Amino acid sequence: MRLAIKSVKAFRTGYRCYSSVPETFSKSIYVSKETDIFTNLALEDWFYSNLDFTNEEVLMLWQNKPCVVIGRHQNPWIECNFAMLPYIAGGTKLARRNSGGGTVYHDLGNLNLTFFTNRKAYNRKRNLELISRSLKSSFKINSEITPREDLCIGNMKISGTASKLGRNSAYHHCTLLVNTNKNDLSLALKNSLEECVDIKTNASRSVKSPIINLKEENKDIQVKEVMAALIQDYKKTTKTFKDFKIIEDINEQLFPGITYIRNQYCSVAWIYEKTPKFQLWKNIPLLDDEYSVVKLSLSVDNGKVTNVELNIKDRTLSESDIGLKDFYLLINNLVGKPFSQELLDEFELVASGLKNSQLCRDIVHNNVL
Ligand SMILES: Nc1ncnc2c1ncn2[C@@H]1O[C@H](COP(=O)(O)OC(=O)CCCC[C@@H]2CCSS2)[C@@H](O)[C@H]1O
Repeated sequence: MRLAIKSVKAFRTGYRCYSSVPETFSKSIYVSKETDIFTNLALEDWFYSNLDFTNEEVLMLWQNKPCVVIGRHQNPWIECNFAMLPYIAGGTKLARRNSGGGTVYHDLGNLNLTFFTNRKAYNRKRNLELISRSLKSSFKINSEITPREDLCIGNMKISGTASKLGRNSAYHHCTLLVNTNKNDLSLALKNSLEECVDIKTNASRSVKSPIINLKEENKDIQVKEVMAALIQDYKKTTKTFKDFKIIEDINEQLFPGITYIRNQYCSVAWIYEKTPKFQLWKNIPLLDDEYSVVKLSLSVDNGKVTNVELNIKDRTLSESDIGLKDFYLLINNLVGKPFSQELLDEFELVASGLKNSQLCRDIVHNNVL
């Protein structure tokens, strides 16, 4: 039986596509030839929103050029080395996916698997067992599923998992490190923000783990062979299996509405403005008083600065406090601007200008304490 095509639900487009279903969508495995993260996320979303998994299961295999993929509820500035990304691996993209969970790094040495099922058949353990069995039988590699559903060799992670559950459909997607550049991975996931400021946020945080490539266990292994092994095992274990298809070209004719979905994934609104609100601050010691510090803090909501203020011992100093009028003129300048590396640099400049400054002397002198 073919998969029925529904309307595009992703990002609430209400777009309606096929009236009859092309042969293309009667397969069980799709291998995407595309290596652009935004197009692949759009394709994954398109499948999730448009195919009917009531009686069918689908596996999508995909790879990306260097990119960092954060979870739906994460803060990109905390999770990655955002100022350095353009210089890592010749340019590393930043993307936010639609599923929860932590941040991972992809390059062409990493394979992604998305298991689409109906909500009832959704089973992450079964999928991870399939991968683990496949690695064992084809490459003699022993791996184990941890309680948090990482796939590990010893205590080294080879696969991270996340998922999306809808009313009827669901997907479980995971990575598989075959031959990823580990230096690029660790540089890209380094948190540059926490090194210079303190942060308060409700955004979900990644769980850092030591990682290993399959290549380190079996030097002959390549992504292509891992794909072939997985396809074979999926075929054996999926009752409704019907062939696989390589998707060479992702276009509007085949996937109506996909350009719109991709544009959403690329948008500043999705990548940055969706970040849960956060506050960062710097503690600046006051002159001649080792016990007192001024706290310069900056609040960000919807990706934009909403407030900057100066606090001493839980008291907010305002523009009306003696000597602070000009200072507030300076910091209020930041309000309303999008949070960025440049803005952070500006904030740090203001903070370092405050240290040992006349303003600090005035604060002490004017008995603000
Ligand atoms: N590619 C890859 N594979 C496995 N583990 C990784 C990878 N990149 C980084 N890491 C390690 O995992 C933690 C984060 O672990 P954490 O458990 O916090 O997050 C995840 O695993 C999320 C997996 C998302 C999978 C999706 C599938 C398709 S699109 S992305 C990170 O700090 C590194 O230590």
